[in-house]
Amino acid sequence: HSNRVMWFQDFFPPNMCPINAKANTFYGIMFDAGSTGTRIHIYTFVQKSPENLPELEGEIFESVKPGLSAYADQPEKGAETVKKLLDMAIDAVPPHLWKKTPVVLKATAGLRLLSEEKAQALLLEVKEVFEESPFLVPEDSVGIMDGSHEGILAWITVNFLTGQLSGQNQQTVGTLDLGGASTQITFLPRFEETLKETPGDFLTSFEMFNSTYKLYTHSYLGFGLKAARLATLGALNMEVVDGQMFRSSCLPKQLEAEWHFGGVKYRYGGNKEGETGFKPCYLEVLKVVKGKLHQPDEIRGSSFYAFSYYYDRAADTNLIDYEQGGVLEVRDFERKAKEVCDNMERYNSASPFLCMDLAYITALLKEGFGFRDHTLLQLTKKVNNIETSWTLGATFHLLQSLGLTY
Ligand SMILES: Nc1nc2c(ncn2[C@@H]2O[C@H](COP(=O)(O)OP(=O)(O)O)[C@@H](O)[C@H]2O)c(=O)[nH]1
Ligand SMILES: [Ca+2]
Repeated sequence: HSNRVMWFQDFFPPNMCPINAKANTFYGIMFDAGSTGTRIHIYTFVQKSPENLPELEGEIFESVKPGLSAYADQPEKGAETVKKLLDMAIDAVPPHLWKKTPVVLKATAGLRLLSEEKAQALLLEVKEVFEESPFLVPEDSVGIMDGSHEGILAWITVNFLTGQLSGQNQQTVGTLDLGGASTQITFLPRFEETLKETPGDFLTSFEMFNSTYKLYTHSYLGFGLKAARLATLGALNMEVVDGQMFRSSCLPKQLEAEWHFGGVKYRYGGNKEGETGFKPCYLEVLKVVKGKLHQPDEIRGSSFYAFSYYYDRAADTNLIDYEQGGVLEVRDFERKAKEVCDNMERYNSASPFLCMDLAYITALLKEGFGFRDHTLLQLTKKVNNIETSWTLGATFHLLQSLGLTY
């Protein structure tokens, strides 16, 4: 049932002679058009000797908000934000390498949720920006990425950066990505039982470094943190009437405000008269996740790398250090959710959604994926100064497909 992806089997070919031994530095530019922002990752690789694999030397990273989907009705303005970021690459990459440096943009859940027509209009404008640049523009350089690739590529990034994809004794780690509009879970199943119990479209095989990995991966569209806010408020996938009010027990009682997401304006507020706090809030977010996600038994006992909004909310509430990250148990999110939700007035200066976000993360981990209270999560933003993002895995794929990895 599983589809076979063999992107990586030729990456870093062991015995190849470089065409030009002096030209040992090369670059790859990958844009992440996420639902909440657009980011550029400029990777530098160095081929130190012909018999060794190219090494990832560094990354230049910059981001802008909002994401492309906020420009659904002004595609040219959206492409303008991409152009600004691309100007950074002009400065970062030496001119004589511009023509050899590929540039690619992959959009994720924000564009998946737009109409085909609006998404294509945005991508077309971006393509024009690329074509006017001095960089190498491959075919399919601009598009919407498949959700399963998003998970696999992030898994590759994390396991590559932690050294699990080379050498003996590979002990790969599973990955959890929580975006604005979608969320991904990816791991390498260790038990035959897991493969049997898993729906076929949750399994993908691919080969890399002479190994075949059969991964469990799934992207849940509409289960990102910001989409979950709308779902909790009852506003997701609704024709929102202008000025319509959505209320929740996860918000401060007196709150009334407006929020723009995906080009739509929402009004939201607290339960003025009714209940507030962790208990009623948890029941609300539970409705969003309960019974909607596949729960692989195997993950209950294993630890995972978690990033993006898992990281951000843990850092916002001092569960981890903002720079260093850290290791948490699932129940730490629950403890913090209770603390914030039952004392919302004390957290007034933070985001009014802090209680809802923490309650949702708790519900997603426990009732969605089925993790245990004491499941360990390694919260990571960077490994060896490289961002933990699917973009590095995507860049490997890109360089491989272009045969640029001599
Ligand atoms: N560690 C890390 N996190 C990122 C990076 N880019 C975006 N994020 C996080 O991703 C989250 C936003 O998700 P986004 O990509 O906009 O939404 P998606 O389209 O649903 O995946 C936020 O928590 C960001 O901090 C990155 O390069 N590195
Ligand atoms: Ca993302």
